[in-house]
Amino acid sequence: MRIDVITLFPEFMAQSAALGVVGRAAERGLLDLHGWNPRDYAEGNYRRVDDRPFGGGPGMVMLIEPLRACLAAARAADPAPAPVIYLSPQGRPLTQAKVRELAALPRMILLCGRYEGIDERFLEAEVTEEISIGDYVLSGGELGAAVIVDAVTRVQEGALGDAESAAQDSFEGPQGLLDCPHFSHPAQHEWGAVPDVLRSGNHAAIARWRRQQSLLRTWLRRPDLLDEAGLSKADRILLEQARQAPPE
Ligand SMILES: Nc1nonc1C(=O)NCC1CCCCC1
Repeated sequence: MRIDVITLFPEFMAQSAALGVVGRAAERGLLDLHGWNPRDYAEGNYRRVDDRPFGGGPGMVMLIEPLRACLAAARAADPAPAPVIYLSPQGRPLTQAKVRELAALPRMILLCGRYEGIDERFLEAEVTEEISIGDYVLSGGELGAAVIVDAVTRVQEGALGDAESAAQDSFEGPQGLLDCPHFSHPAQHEWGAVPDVLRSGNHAAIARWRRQQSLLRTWLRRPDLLDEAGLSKADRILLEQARQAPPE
């Protein structure tokens, strides 16, 4: 997948995508990431990309024309059509379902604002959709862009080995449940022992235990995600048994 990021700090995007799963995916050609700096397309001696807001008030607003020229250059760099996604607190909340939707695209262009924002006329003319990574305000859209690059890359076919499969992650799977607890060595520790079932070698029992833990954890921590109506009869029984079980 090709991802173009329009940002005043392309070096930030390059660094955030150079590590771990995303870095390896990029090395293997699963991610083709490009940064575009509007300042490179700004006119005049000072290469202005921002100016004071009409109507007064604090801060600066990013100007239309440098962004317009920068976006045109990014678009022209590859024939694949691409939605322009603006990262902002005013956007629709990012979900794993949206990540999956974006990951299926051949290409997307991520637009990162700074200062107080971008001239509304540019947003109206060029932005396909706005996405928020959470109800808080950051200094720019780059962290949101990095979140999308990471989340979309790790679900690309082949990005994770079987051992790391994204399919077992939180919010994956038909009901979008939270992930189950994970344990590794040592089996015995002053902070507790690994649940016996995980050492039993009984793969059916292990899968059942993990599903039950995902159901219980989702019910306890994120009941808003638990559409009980959407649960199978087997899942409802598993959850009920877990709810009734005495605390360990
Ligand atoms: N929350 C968010 N989700 O995605 N982005 C977010 C953000 O807080 N972005 C910073 C603002 C800063 C002013 C310009 C527009 C982006």
